[in-house]
Amino acid sequence: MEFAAFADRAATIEAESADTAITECVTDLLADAGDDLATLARFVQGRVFPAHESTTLDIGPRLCYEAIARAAGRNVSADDVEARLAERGEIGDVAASYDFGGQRGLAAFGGGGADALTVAEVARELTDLAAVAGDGSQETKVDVLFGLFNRCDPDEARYLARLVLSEMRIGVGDGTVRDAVAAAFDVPVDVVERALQVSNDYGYVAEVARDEGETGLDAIDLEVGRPVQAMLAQAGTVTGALEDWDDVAVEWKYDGARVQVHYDGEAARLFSRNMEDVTDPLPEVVATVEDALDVPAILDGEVVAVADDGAPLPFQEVLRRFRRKHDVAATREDVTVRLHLFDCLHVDGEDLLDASLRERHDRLAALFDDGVVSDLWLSTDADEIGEVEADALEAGHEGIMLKDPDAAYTPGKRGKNWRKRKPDVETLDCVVTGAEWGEGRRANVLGTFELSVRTDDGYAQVGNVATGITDAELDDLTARLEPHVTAEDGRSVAIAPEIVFEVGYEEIQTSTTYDSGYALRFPRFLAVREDKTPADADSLSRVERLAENA
Ligand SMILES: Nc1ncnc2c1ncn2[C@@H]1O[C@H](COP(=O)(O)OP(=O)(O)OP(=O)(O)O)[C@@H](O)[C@H]1O
Repeated sequence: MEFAAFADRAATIEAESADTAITECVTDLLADAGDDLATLARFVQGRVFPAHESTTLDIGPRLCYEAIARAAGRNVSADDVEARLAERGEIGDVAASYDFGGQRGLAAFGGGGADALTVAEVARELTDLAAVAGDGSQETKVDVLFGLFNRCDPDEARYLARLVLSEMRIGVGDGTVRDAVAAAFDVPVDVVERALQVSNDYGYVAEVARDEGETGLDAIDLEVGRPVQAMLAQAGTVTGALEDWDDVAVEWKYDGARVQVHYDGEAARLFSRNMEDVTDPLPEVVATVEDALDVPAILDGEVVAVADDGAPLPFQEVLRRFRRKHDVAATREDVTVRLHLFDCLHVDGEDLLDASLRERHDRLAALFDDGVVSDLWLSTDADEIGEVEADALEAGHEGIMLKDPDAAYTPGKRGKNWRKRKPDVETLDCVVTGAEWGEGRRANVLGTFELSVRTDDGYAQVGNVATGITDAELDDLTARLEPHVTAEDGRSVAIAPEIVFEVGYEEIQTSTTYDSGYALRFPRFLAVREDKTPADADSLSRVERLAENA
């Protein structure tokens, strides 16, 4: 296909606003693509390479402006192109505003002709350009781009400029191409979707759909060495997870960098979340994996930088490692990293994407000795989950992940099956107005504390807190509060306002349970506000405001 024909189709697609019309245009384009099918399935999304490849053109905006300026003629400079961009706001418009056709000489007459750019040629030139490295590579890239722009008519220039700067923006997303492949080659959408998830290559999937149909697509499996998109998380709450699932799988949420481990039976390769190969910067992670594994596997986890005492460091530290590809030894001296694996996509020839998290985690745990695989707790109890969270925070980690233990692994999806617990947006300073003695071994310490806020004429309860308090803190709080007990009723005691707790919570709901008319959901003890007296605690009117603004 001539590149002009692609530009024409892209312009038509861009002019459409309805999703269905866009999908129809892409469907037609793919159906007519012939030998260019794989390339076109990528070009419409502004991709030159398969999504699983980290190859980039490495063309910065300035380099593109220079190429456009040279193609536009002697009187135009890269600064002029930049100035025009400031006016028009979009590089495609800018590229289309110059008359490159005049530079083409006789070959341009009548359009098309021997010198007409083809889609295949653009793909080939850009692939070669991506491979250029070393001294003088920037000039070579400008030369190649100039050569392409020089042969463009305005529409071709518009879409070439957008393609090289990864700014295609014609309204075609991943879902559009998926639906278009299904429609163009008469295969079920969910089969295309699965093939895309495991191969992470729209071009390849389009070709298989056309040439081998549903059977061919079904046969596409994960491949060790070919990274897939990471499964992602939504923000969520403990209460929401407990409502939605029979059991909640709870894990610590590590604050590091995501890595996908591919072990082929001999050597491990590591990929970052954007598919970059980060094997070289992480030799000790490679060693951990290669020492432990003896069968091929694809695993998912987080690499965390740690201090000498093992405490986690901010995630920027591990990213420093990723950046220092060429001087690993030096970085290794100042940043130690640890691998925490939490998922398993493939083991020894078997794809596990459709298996439940329970099974995937069991398979993962069977591959390693203790310490590398992240613990997973199954719980149905908010307090128990609160304890896991308190421990995670105590150990210096970010919080917790809540996962549906029965859910499959869905690459690239930010669905409801993985939820990161929202950090407490606000905290409340509440007065302790009562408590309960513990049971059994804990009968001598106060365990659950009644939380109240100030009202015009006293205090009104908003909840009870039992989570997030260490044993040492419980002993201390008991010693401090016992002298202020004013009444006892079984295990319950009333306590004169004396101590202020800072508490986190997931949300504030209206409730008939407490006299305030509100209830904190999932309250968690953070600290004693030693600097506050009950008179400084939060008021019921603040609780009302927070509940309204939620
Ligand atoms: N146990 C775990 N399970 C899954 N992901 C975890 C776990 N521990 C840490 N993570 C990390 O948490 C990320 C999800 O959390 P979060 O959404 O805050 O990450 P982000 O990269 O900052 O943002 P986003 O994914 O929203 O773009 C995962 O991509 C992963 O890198």
